[in-house]
Amino acid sequence: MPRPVVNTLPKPTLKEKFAALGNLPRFFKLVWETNHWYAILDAILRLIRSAIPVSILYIGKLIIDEVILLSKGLAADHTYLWELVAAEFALAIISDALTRATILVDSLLGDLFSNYTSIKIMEHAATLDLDQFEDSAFYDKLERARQQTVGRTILLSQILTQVQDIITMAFLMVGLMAFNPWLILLLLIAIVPAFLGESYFNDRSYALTRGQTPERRELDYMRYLGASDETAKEVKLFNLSGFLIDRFKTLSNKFYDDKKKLSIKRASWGIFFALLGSGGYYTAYIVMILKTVEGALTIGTLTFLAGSFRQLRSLLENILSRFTTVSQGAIYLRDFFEFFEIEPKIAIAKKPVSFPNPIKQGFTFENVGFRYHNSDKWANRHLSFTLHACEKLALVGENGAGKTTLVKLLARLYDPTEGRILLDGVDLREYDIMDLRRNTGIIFQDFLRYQMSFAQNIAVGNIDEQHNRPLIEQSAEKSLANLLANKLADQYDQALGRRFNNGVELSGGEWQKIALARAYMKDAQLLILDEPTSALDARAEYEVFLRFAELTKGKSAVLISHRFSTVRMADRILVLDKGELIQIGSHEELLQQKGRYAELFHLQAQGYR
Ligand SMILES: Nc1ncnc2c1ncn2[C@@H]1O[C@H](COP(=O)(O)OP(=O)(O)OP(=O)(O)O)[C@@H](O)[C@H]1O
Repeated sequence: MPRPVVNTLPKPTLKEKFAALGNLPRFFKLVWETNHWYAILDAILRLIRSAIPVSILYIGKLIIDEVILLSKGLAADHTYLWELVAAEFALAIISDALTRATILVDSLLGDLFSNYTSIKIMEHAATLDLDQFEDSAFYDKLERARQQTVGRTILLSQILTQVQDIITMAFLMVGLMAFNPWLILLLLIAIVPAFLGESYFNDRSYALTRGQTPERRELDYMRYLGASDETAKEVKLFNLSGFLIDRFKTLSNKFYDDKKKLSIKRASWGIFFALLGSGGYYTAYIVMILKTVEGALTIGTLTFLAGSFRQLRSLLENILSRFTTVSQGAIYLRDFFEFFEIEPKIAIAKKPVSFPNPIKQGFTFENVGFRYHNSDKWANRHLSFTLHACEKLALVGENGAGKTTLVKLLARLYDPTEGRILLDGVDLREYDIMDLRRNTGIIFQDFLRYQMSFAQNIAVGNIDEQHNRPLIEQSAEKSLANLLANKLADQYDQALGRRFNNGVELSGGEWQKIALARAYMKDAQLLILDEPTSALDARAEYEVFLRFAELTKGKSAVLISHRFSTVRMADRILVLDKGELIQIGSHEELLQQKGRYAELFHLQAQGYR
């Protein structure tokens, strides 16, 4: 859902930025967890590197002073001079080596860090509820957290470089202050306006990027729709490419325009601030030259001071502008950590009741109502009925009547908004959700077609048994998918889907047989099949159901189907209308009642006459 963009968003103030720095300790903890050794090595390398610039400058000063003495014939021999040159040369080589080493450690640590945090995001996402994934604000957070995996690597080296530069600056300042403390003041005057300017523009660009998150997701989606194997067929047939490209252009042009305006402003101000900086530097330089001419400073000292001043200026500039980037990064980090603070809403039973095996009474809905969090409409309301142990119940109703929602409640993908669901007299929320999941085999109409092997596509139904080939093959037999496997070149190891090399694409019905096999991977007490045979041909459907009745003996099952040939095999049929139960009974009973069921049944039967 597009939300108001850009300028309406609050921009972080300087105070907020300092506050965001509070995220850094958590960030360092993450770095530390990623790899202790690289973290330590990085710190040591940078500490040594911080002392090098001032040392080189100082040796340079000594060299120049010595050269002057020698040229005036005031020094005895050249030994000291060459020692100094050798020392500077050695420092230069060490500095280069350390720089390379730091880049190496940074990039290794950065890569590990990015993997580590990506895994953490996936792990945390796995604990969250379906409901939360359907919330666009949540999605924005997830997206920002995900973007951080790359951004954080850069932030990591930025923060470390910042610390290193601050130490380098301290060394240089000590040198400068020893000669003339006023120069430091001049330096600050030259730098502070640039810092404030940088800070302002970084705020704007953060607000811009943050405000555009929903549109960026749409942009990515357009890119995906426009160029993906899964979408190519429809895009071609409906001739959608022009439509998608137009939308992409509109969005991307808007991003471009917003960014361009900001970049031009930033560049213009940048020129002014650079002017101030150079002004400050040259004022200081003139002061130093005058003092040298007066004889108060040696030429070596002049080069040392001018060098220190120049380096300090660029260091300070970098530190200050990096401060904004770092604190900006720290604000992004807040998004990252906020994502980890999202707690699943589905309550976890503290002292779970042990799951009945076998189920004795069944599942009882007591005045159950459910409303999706982003909707005012009740998807299910006033549902009261019992799914008896070992009963096969079919759900019937028009599109949007609430059938899928009902089974999602049964599987605790959501908890009821009102009322409760009992299993053998105990609220479902009292059981361990993992026990419930283990005891439920469920296949939705929009099941996933994994771009993996045939066997893996079945194994996902019970991933703990992914190496149990006999179980996978038995499950395939139950759903008739085995006949298909036998026709494939690599049989159960055949890669499916076109995304990767040598993958084979299957028909809708063939995929459905595979999905159905997933339900048989578990020895579940409750099977839920949401339109399991909609894509099967008449013979396959008949055979699947003959088996289904046999295979689900002693188990409870819920079937959603629009086909009455399927529905009538159920023990009882529950008819839903606008989320409410309007009829429940066996096929014969419902036909006799001449209500909605009979009406729908005859409507479909007419079509076959
Ligand atoms: N994730 C969701 N967020 C908000 N509303 C939803 C969501 N999923 C379904 N709905 C709404 O809840 C109502 C019931 O949907 P549900 O999917 O349960 O219907 P259904 O009977 O299974 O339909 P169909 O026969 O088309 O599969 C519909 O009005 C639908 O718009």
